[in-house]
Amino acid sequence: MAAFKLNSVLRRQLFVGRVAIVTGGATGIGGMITNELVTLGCRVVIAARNEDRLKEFATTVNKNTGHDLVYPIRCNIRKEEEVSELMSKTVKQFGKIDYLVNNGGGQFASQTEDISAKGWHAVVETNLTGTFYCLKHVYDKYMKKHGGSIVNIIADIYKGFPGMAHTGAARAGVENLCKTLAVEWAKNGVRINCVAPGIIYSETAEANYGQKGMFESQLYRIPAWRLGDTSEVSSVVCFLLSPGASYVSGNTVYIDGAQHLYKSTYEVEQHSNYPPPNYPTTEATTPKSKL
Ligand SMILES: CCCCCCCCCCC/C=C/C(=O)SCCNC(=O)CCNC(=O)[C@H](O)C(C)(C)COP(=O)(O)OP(=O)(O)OC[C@H]1O[C@@H](n2cnc3c(N)ncnc32)[C@H](O)[C@@H]1OP(=O)(O)O
Ligand SMILES: NC(=O)C1=CN([C@@H]2O[C@H](COP(=O)(O)OP(=O)(O)OC[C@H]3O[C@@H](n4cnc5c(N)ncnc54)[C@H](OP(=O)(O)O)[C@@H]3O)[C@@H](O)[C@H]2O)C=CC1
Repeated sequence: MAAFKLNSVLRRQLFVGRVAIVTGGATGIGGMITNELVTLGCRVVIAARNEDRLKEFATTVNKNTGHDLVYPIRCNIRKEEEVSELMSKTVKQFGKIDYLVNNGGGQFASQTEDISAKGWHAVVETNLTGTFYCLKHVYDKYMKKHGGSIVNIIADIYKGFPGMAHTGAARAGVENLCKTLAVEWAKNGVRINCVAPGIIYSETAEANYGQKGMFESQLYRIPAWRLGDTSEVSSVVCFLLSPGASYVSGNTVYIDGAQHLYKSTYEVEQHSNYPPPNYPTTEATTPKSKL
């Protein structure tokens, strides 16, 4: 019992004196990461486009904890000058950036052939280029000299991402960038990892797909037979940021109830449009072509 008490005290102090930036840190997964970091004693700069939502979230957390630990800065990660300013303002305000969580991002569901050039660029610029800007500027403004720990939130891209090709390509780019930087920036004391959430319920995430119950309708594709909740992502993110993961870099952790090993969210309808096989087929085993 005494040992447990000590651990819980240590746990509360794990990130005392530390400073983190969480992009998209006022909603869904990012909001829970902010909450957990604050619980562990960290000061957190939250950055996103919707300034009212950032301010409201910061005010609520600061009121609940009785400490000014959350600080909102408006930033569209697609704009390099805003990202550069985010890093400079954080260093000016707090003197350091120990942790960066690249969580801000998203996409829309679409067959690849229906994605317009503008839609493709919006998703790739948000998820890949926006993440690159954050990495480049946190390194330039702080981590090159002082080291730090970074976690990128990507997505379940284990089997590609049928139905969301733009984000699949962008997140695969982030995962590869992570592997490169784990090597290039090791000499600067920077660790960098990715987490790949499966289907994680939050009101904002589900609203993006336009229909309540959309996430629940996917349960049969998940071996765990339930959705993930945001705290099941934030705990892994905090572990990867922490000294507990001091020898872990360049990795991806899937948080998906084993879905990446099972069914994707995409249905392939029955067809007979592939080149024919060399084994004998019957009419019963050959579906009619719809072409
Ligand atoms: C039908 C089957 C669905 C299965 C669903 C269940 C599967 C669950 C899988 C869960 C995996 C992942 C979950 C999540 O990531 S949850 C997080 C969700 N949150 C977000 O995505 C929020 C952030 N998203 C955005 O900001 C936008 O989606 C976007 C990345 C596109 C950026 O938008 P931005 O505001 O910057 O850009 P615009 O809105 O101006 O759009 C630019 C062009 O993009 C095209 N577009 C945008 N939205 C859509 C859409 N809903 N459908 C089609 N095309 C879209 C479009 O070309 C835009 O230009 P125009 O407006 O001029 O046409
Ligand atoms: N929930 C899920 O099932 C999964 C989520 N993910 C990923 O996890 C991350 C968090 O998603 P989740 O919390 O679920 O959903 P949310 O929609 O709640 O979060 C997305 C966040 O990203 C921010 N954001 C989007 N575009 C930008 C931008 N250009 N600049 C700065 N911030 C931006 C949004 O804030 P604002 O609009 O104010 O800019 C918002 O806070 C996203 O990258 C998402 O794609 C991946 C796989 C599954």
